[in-house]
Amino acid sequence: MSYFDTLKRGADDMGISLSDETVERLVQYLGLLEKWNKAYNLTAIRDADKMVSLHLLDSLATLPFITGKKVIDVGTGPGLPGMVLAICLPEHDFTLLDSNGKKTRFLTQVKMEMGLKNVTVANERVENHAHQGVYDHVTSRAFASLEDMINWCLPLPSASGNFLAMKGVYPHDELAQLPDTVTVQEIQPLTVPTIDAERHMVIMTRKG
Ligand SMILES: C[S@@+](CC[C@H](N)C(=O)[O-])C[C@H]1O[C@@H](n2cnc3c(N)ncnc32)[C@H](O)[C@@H]1O
Repeated sequence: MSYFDTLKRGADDMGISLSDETVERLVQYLGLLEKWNKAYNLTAIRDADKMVSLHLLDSLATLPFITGKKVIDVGTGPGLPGMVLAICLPEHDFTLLDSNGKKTRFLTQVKMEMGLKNVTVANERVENHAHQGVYDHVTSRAFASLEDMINWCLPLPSASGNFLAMKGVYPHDELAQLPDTVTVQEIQPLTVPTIDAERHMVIMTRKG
């Protein structure tokens, strides 16, 4: 099956309907990720087939949780899930933040080549990010423990914003370590059709 068909069918199986144009743009991003990964080692997954299932479709699982317009993806690496979401939601603003310059250079290249006006790339540690209290969603995947994420990102969401942390197995231990500055709203199991492993979305809001 082509990358286009795998993506389209995988998204359909998750109840996510993507236009052909969006799927084509995701395939374009996949091509850039595969190309740049050879020189820059952006992700340990080198095979494009595996990138589709383990990176792109997994990132798409975040899409139904994005209701607000302004999103920051912290520790985005090569844009997972942030760049995938930005391609799917061109009317939303995405800040893709990572402290690793190699990864943010790649993101800047993708933004330029794909003409993504809704993407801002930030090369800094998230603890130093100056735009506080403005984001509807703070997303992360494979970034840090929930405790570290909250301690580093607490000021970032707006008063009505939330944290969306993607995790593998149900994070019992990490939840026990969470500071009392946040409330856990929900922990939703996710089904990614091409991944035979547990996935969860932890949704948290700041107290007060
Ligand atoms: C394991 S990678 C995950 C990348 C991507 N989210 C994914 O799912 O493939 C974690 C990323 O977080 C970044 N990172 C770690 N601590 C950070 C911090 N304090 N501020 C910004 N980025 C950070 C690293 O540079 C790395 O790219």
